[in-house]
Amino acid sequence: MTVTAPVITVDGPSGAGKGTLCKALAETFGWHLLDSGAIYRVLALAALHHQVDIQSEDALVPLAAHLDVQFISRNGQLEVILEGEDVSHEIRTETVGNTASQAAAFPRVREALLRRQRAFRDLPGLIADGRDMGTVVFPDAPVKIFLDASAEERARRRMLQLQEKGFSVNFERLLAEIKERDDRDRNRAIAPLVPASDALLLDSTSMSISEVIEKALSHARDVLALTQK
Ligand SMILES: Nc1ncnc2c1ncn2[C@@H]1O[C@H](COP(=O)(O)OP(=O)(O)O)[C@@H](O)[C@H]1O
Ligand SMILES: Nc1ccn([C@@H]2O[C@H](COP(=O)(O)OP(=O)(O)O)[C@@H](O)[C@H]2O)c(=O)n1
Repeated sequence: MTVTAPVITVDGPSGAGKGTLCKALAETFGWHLLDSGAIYRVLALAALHHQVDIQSEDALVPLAAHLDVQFISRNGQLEVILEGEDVSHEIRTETVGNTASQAAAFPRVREALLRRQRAFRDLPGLIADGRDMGTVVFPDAPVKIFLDASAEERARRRMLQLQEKGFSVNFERLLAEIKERDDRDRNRAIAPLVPASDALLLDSTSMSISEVIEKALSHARDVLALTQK
């Protein structure tokens, strides 16, 4: 009998706290972690490096299909290597996030990255972070969480996070960029950012990180206990 690895999906807009929650879930369960946004960000960076037209689906598809990227987990941190170069820091700017969101709106680009994302599913289990993890990439996942927060709170969190990483940021511009990116992610024709019908909805606007983790863990444990009976 082949055993399929269970998946916990965490979807939501930028700055909702998905990465933070996914890291905690992966550590608690000892499961693998997929940061699908990092794949789209690496594609965006590769397009910028190679002067590939970000508006051209035809130009982006081969780049996505042959993306030379490695994810290495070192001391609890995700190292992202593009064509042999550590780009973990470089992919985190809002410019790269925005470019990623433009590339992510093309159906054939998403299709080219689908198999790569599904390959992360392995025993004992996977925590998958993104926009369409519960709806498209792992629709059969037993546990799905949709994490949200107000745009202002998400921009505030992102500003602090970017400042900690040494980037200089302007709050109003960041808020406008986040709203524009969310709008594009929510309204695109393919794999839009929407909660799966069977997802637990969590609004983290006035929740602490530990409250979010506690709620998500308790939900995941309840559902997994039922499905494993
Ligand atoms: N509930 C929360 N309250 C306050 N800050 C949070 C909360 N969740 C996450 N953060 C912080 O917000 C920033 C963005 O979180 P992150 O997990 O990277 O979001 P996402 O992956 O959804 O874009 C991080 O600096 C993180 O520490
Ligand atoms: N599963 C995913 C993950 C990311 N993306 C795209 O990639 C961009 C960057 O994703 P991210 O998860 O790194 O963004 P943040 O939440 O960290 O801001 C998003 O704005 C989406 O447009 C996607 O379309 N589907």
